Amino acid sequence: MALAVGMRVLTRALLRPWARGLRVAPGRTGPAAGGGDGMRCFGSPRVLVEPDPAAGVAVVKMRNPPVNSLSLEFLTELLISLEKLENDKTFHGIILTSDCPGIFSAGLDLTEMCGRKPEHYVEYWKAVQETWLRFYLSNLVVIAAINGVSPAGGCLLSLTCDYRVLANNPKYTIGLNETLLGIVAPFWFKDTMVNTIGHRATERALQLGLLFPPAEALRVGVVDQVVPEDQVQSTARSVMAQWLAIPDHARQLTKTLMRKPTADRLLTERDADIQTFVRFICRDSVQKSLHAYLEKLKQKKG
Ligand SMILES: CC/C=C\C/C=C\C/C=C\C/C=C/C(=O)SCCNC(=O)CCNC(=O)[C@H](O)C(C)(C)COP(=O)(O)OP(=O)(O)OC[C@H]1O[C@@H](n2cnc3c(N)ncnc32)[C@H](O)[C@@H]1OP(=O)(O)O
Repeated sequence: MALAVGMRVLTRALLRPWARGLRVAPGRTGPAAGGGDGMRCFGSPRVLVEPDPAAGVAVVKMRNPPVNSLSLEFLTELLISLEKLENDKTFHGIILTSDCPGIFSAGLDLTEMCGRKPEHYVEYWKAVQETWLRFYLSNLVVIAAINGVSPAGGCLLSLTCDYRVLANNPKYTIGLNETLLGIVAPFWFKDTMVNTIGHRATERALQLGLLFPPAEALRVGVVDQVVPEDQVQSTARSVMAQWLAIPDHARQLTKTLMRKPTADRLLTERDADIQTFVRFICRDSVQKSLHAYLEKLKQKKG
């Protein structure tokens, strides 16, 4: 039932004008294309997929410049790529990384949550929910190669992965910093963090809106490994090999066992969660905070 609802959201998204023609954008043969067996890079304008069929792995590169903010279009393209890889028996694992230098993802797109109509907020929030559910419950091994800063929704996306490798650069902070924007991390953001670093550490991190630099992120457990920047991709590949050596069915069932209770909470409260989000985001005080935050980002330049 829940899956059917998810499929409807995805199907509706695919029917949108900007989503048409996104299914395959054939490109050059990928550098990771498994010794020239002819499998090409594919993807969409904002998501580049580099397949390595020999290894059963695809590198999914987010490229929504300037900051990989998770706009509605971008989320839809990510979902389409994920679905395509999940439906292709060649692939058992994905490495999720960024094509935008120094930025993994700036999180949810603030312009999707500012000055729009309630119907837009509903549509946007459904896509955010769907992305979390799909990545969190994916049967594939998903490893995040975090090669840039990763606040809020960017951090959440990495937390849906099975393993996180972070580049050792003090600028590459990671965390759920929503309170700094005057907003609140929804319960399923919070649950995902609790499942990763525990209750007390989450309580502190979320209330203070902490963005952890690499050493701190490793210490608290937000990431699993910190490596020199030029070793992020190779480390993600080695870790992937280790995970893929485990019998797939046993690993998948264990993942489901661990994650389903958390996902079920959102699945049963999905509509209520949308209403809560829309009510919250429509508040004058919240809109003011978000506008002020966006303005601050813009003024930073000048
Ligand atoms: C009771 C509770 C019930 C319900 C819950 C309700 C609400 C909660 C809902 C949602 C949770 C929210 C989750 C989020 O993810 S919110 C987004 C959080 N993200 C951030 O705080 C990051 C903001 N960005 C930055 O800090 C920097 O941009 C960054 C460090 C990523 C990069 O810095 P850099 O100097 O390289 O670039 P900038 O010049 O700052 O930015 C370039 C350009 O991009 C625009 N920008 C940046 N981030 C975003 C974004 N998240 N969304 C949209 N646009 C963004 C920025 O304004 C610049 O634009 P322009 O000036 O036009 O070039």
